[in-house]
Parts: sequence; C-alpha cells; structure tokens
Amino acid sequence: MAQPVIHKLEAESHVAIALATYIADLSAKFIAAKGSFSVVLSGGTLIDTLRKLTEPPYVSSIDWSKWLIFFLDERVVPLSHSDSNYKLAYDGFLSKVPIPESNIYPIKEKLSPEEAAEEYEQRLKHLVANGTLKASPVTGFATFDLMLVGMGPDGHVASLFCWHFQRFEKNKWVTFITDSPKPPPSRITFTFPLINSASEIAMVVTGEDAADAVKVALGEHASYGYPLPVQKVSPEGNLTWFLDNEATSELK
Ligand SMILES: O=C(O)[C@H](O)[C@@H](O)[C@H](O)[C@H](O)COP(=O)(O)O
Repeated sequence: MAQPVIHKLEAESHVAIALATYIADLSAKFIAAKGSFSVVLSGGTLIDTLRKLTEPPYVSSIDWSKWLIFFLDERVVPLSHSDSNYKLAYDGFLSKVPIPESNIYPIKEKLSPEEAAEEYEQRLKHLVANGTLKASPVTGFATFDLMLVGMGPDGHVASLFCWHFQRFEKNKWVTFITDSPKPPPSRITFTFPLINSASEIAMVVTGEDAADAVKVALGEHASYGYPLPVQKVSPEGNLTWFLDNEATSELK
C-alpha cells in the first residue's frame, strides 16, 4: 500500500465537498479507463456526507449510468426496514441520482444471515466470472474501484468488530454475524481480504465520538493493547482519509 493520504478538514461540510470532488474525479478516471465505476457503500453517517454528489456541479458532471453499487455490510432485515443500509442509502443518496436500478446490488431478502452472506459472495463471484467486476491478480478477490468506509467509535469498520473472529477471515469474501454489538445484531459483511483488494479506499470519519480510534488508526497512540479492526484496512491500492475537526481533536 502506498502511504495513506490524510485530509484533515475544518468541518463536516468541508468533508462533504472534498469527498464529492474526490469521488467525481475517480468516477471520471475509472470510467475512462474501463467503462464502469464500482462503488461500495457503508451505512452510518457516510450516506449523509455523500449529499454534495446529489447537487450541482457534481450531479450533472458524473456519468451515473456507469456506476455499480455494492454494500460493504448490511443488516439482515427487509430492504424497506428502517435498519436497512440499502434503505438508508436509497433514501439519502441512490434515489437522488440516475444510477440504473439493475446496477445496484442489495442483499437478497428472506434469507438467514449465513445464507445471505453466501448468496452475496456467490453473486460477486459470478460478476467476476462474467467480467462485470475485475479480480485481483494477487489475491483472486474481486477488486472494487472505490470503497467508502465509515468507522465506529470502537474502531470497527464494515461489520467487523473487535471481539469477533470474523475479522481474521482469510478465505471467505463475505461473512455474517448474529451478535453485533451495534444493533441490529444480524449482519453480513465484506471480509478484510475483500476490502483490502480494493483499488481505492476512502475512510470517511466525522464527529468527536471517533476521535480516540482515529488517533490509534493514524498511529499517534500505540493501541488499546489490542489492534482495532480499522488498523487492518490496508488496500492493495490507495487509502485516503477524510476527517473533520472533531474526529481529529485528539491528534497532535
Ligand atoms: O452498518 C453500519 O452501521 C455500518 O456500515 C458501519 O460499519 C458504519 O459504517 C460505522 O459504524 C460508522 O457509523 P457512523 O458513521 O454512523 O459512526
């Protein structure tokens, strides 16, 4: 991995603008190079921070028809449920931009967490096999163009939490948990080998709740005696941090 790029911005509103500019530039670059742009969304506050993309000048400058949307983690609830990351993303972002519905890949409903994870993994493998997604020549895992990753105050990313063995998964692309410390309990999640095969990862973290974990993640505090999940984010490609003043309040 190249040295991470760290944007320490004055306020969340500056993060929203910097993030929109970064994403619009990557969209143009990947579409020119390969004809599509695969984007993986987290849940949480990230979706609201994407709001600038739905406004001028970004909204009209992006070729939305070439975007493919995936979900880094998802709560195992119906897609219309208020806990669903798909619903959060749809209401806050996807319904406001003209991405074709067939280019959006939500989880399948009415499956157990284990079945939903397996089904999503098989769907991703099928998209690699038919050439819709590329695979890493190094690991064989799908290579997404851009992953937009949030982080919880405990340093979790996706639904990979400190005390869960899933964060050590080496073979599966997508796994599941039924005892998430952040509600709701049942979720599916990309694993670290899949996350780290990405071409670009943006860590988007705002708010003071995350300040301690940001300090650890950026190496200014050794650790809490155990590694945080966020410390395993180390993509084959580039890592860029977008942080507001509150998230950086514990940094020197
Ligand atoms: O299902 C979810 O809740 C998320 O995908 C999760 O991994 C989220 O990205 C972090 O918890 C940060 O959430 P906040 O941005 O709301 O702090």
